[in-house]
Amino acid sequence: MGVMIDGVWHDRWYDTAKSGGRFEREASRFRDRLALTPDDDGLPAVPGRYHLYVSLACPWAHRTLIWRKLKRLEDAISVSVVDPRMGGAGWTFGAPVEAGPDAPAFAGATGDHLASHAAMHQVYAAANPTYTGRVTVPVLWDRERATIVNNESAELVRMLDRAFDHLAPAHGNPDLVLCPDDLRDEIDAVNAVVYDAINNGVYKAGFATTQAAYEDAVEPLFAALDQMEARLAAGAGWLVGGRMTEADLRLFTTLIRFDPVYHGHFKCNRRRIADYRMLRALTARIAAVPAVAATIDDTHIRWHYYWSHTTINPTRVVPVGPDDPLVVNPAFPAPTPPGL
Ligand SMILES: N[C@@H](CCC(=O)N[C@@H](CS)C(=O)NCC(=O)O)C(=O)O
Repeated sequence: MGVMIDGVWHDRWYDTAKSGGRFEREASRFRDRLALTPDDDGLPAVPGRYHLYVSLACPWAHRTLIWRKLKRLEDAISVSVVDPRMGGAGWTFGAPVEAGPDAPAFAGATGDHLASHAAMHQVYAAANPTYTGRVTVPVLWDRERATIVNNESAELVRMLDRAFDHLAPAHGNPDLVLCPDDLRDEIDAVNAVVYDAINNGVYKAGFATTQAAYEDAVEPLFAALDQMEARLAAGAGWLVGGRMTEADLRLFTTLIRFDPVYHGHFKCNRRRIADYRMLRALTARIAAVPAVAATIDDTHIRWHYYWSHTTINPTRVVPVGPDDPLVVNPAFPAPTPPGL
């Protein structure tokens, strides 16, 4: 874990002292955009031009992997997967030095297909030699301009939802638009609650270094989960529009990590997702979609958090459970979402 200052990597943990023990997430720095249609003025959606850097452990990067699969962009956008164990060098493509001499890379980590860098901070330095800020995934890289297009997952998924659809059926999937125009305002409203209290709320609870900061995050987190539980019950099992949308998928990448990681490691332990009828059914139903199932890696998820955050778990011992937290609730069968 660390930060870049003027293009130089520094190994340091989040500084919560200046914010009363609170974790405050920095805004992403690369904010270019792909054209959503061929006549729009963004960067053109050209198959083979862009490359995604992701971690299979990361809920924000997981969003982009899900969109890449559901929107049939696997042949259009290549991917490199980092090792889930984040040590003093931040995200690396091979095993971190802390794993020991000659430790092999983690199964499922791919190396840097594009530039053979050893660490993600080198990707950021290649994009901007004087970069100052955090080195996060996901990153969408532009081969043609040799820089980062965007490193904000919320914006990336909106781009991937449309940008390649004019190339269907070779690339893109216009039959499955996850943020359709008529639902966008409602999706944005649900996302705002889910982002602050749930997606980022688990981090605010887990990275808090005072009791007050922790409780200030964990109480709104469970209030928002209750609110989403009620919304799902009223909405035929989906958050918006009675069908699977961006709102469900943005909630999903936190829910799938909740019982194995956030409940224990981040102390979000009032309840498990398995204890909520609707949230559990939503998690199981989305995880059962084959394109989504292919993006879930429970080992990367558990190893990343428990191994990397030594301020929380200094022994780096990674728990083995829970056993399958995703048993489908038989009272709520999982129909295939439309467009798949
Ligand atoms: N706002 C970003 C957040 C991405 C993010 O925080 N990713 C985490 C992994 S889960 C990361 O790379 N953290 C490294 C760090 O903060 O040093 C997004 O949604 O794309």
